[in-house]
Amino acid sequence: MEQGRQIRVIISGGGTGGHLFPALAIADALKELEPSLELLFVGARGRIEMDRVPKAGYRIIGLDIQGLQRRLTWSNLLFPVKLIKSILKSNKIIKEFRPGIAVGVGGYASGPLLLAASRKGIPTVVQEQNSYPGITNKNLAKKAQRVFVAYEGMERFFGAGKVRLTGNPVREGLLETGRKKAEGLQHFELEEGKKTIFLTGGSLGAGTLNRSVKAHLDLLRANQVQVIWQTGKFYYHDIKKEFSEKEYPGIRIMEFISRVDLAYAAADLIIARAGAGTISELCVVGKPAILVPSPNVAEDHQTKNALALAKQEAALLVRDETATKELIPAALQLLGNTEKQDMLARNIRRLAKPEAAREIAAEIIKIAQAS
Ligand SMILES: CC(=O)N[C@H]1[C@@H](OP(=O)(O)OP(=O)(O)OC[C@H]2O[C@@H](n3ccc(=O)[nH]c3=O)[C@H](O)[C@@H]2O)O[C@H](CO)[C@@H](O)[C@@H]1O
Repeated sequence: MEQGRQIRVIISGGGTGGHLFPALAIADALKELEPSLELLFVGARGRIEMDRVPKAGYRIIGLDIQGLQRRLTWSNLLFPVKLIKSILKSNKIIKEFRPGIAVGVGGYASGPLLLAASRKGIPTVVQEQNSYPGITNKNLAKKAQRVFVAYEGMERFFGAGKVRLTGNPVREGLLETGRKKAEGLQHFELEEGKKTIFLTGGSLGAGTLNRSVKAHLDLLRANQVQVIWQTGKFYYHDIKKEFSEKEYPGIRIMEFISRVDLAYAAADLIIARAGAGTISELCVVGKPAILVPSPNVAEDHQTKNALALAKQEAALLVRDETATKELIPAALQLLGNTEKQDMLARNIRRLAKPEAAREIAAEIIKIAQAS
């Protein structure tokens, strides 16, 4: 591309927060580096991106695409039809928008869109958040010019030449949580001077984490510990019915937290699933954390994510099967041990890659300009 021509970028993917939020961080960094750049998102209809991307101020087009279910279902029979329709629609999007590059962040929509782009000779890049790649990204990476990763050793999946170890992009607001504790406590109407736990089950919530809190609410109250409890949308209404915040004054029950930066800021300790995005954010936030990896994800990748930290004493790990009994007692014990808290915080901070979004954005711009 000649200098001076406007750069046009498509970012495609989503499905869960773990794919979407890195995509938004890349978008913000692209706009910061090159304000005149034209950006279009392509997502899957009915998924989280269709709601969140416009709220973040970007345009999105939805494909009628879904994942394959592990069981034999009617919707699986429709899969090939939907895939072909999505590729045709992707062709049309590319013809009309004329991107200089297409970026895939994982999730259903990135498949057809990047496939269509590379067939038209448009450069593509992939961002892989996990320590173990999904099938979509593994296939797309074959044609991609770069694969941006967050874990060492990813060359074994993608080949050495195109892998760049940048870390996962995190949203700008998460880079300065250290200065926002008072604002965080105020936002959630919590008291200063009391210990606060932020418990998050990832973008969808986690049944195990919810059961663990339920089993120990009285213990938390007896210890005067405050909890920002993100339940996830599947569990929220039942939990709200069962427990009142009046009965447990320091407990904030929430379906999804938009200002997750303020939740991290308010917390003395974070309990979380081990999704790749959450982990990258925890490193940047730099506070003591307990991880409970989900056993229900492909190739058990959350356990691998969590072990990568636990081995470096950068976070504690509690197994899903023992969490209901052990998690909250372990959290209370850690809250009473400042020395261990300091060690965990120091070690997790060393793993932070706060420049990831900007590094990826700069490389995307370079490739688009050269195309
Ligand atoms: C069950 C499942 O398939 N999980 C996968 C999914 O997790 P999930 O979608 O939960 O993704 P992550 O843990 O990576 O990230 C969650 C993201 O949602 C945000 N957030 C979460 C809760 C909230 O109330 N508000 C909020 O903004 C977090 O700040 C973070 O940015 O994608 C990850 C990245 O590919 C994978 O590693 C996970 O294994």
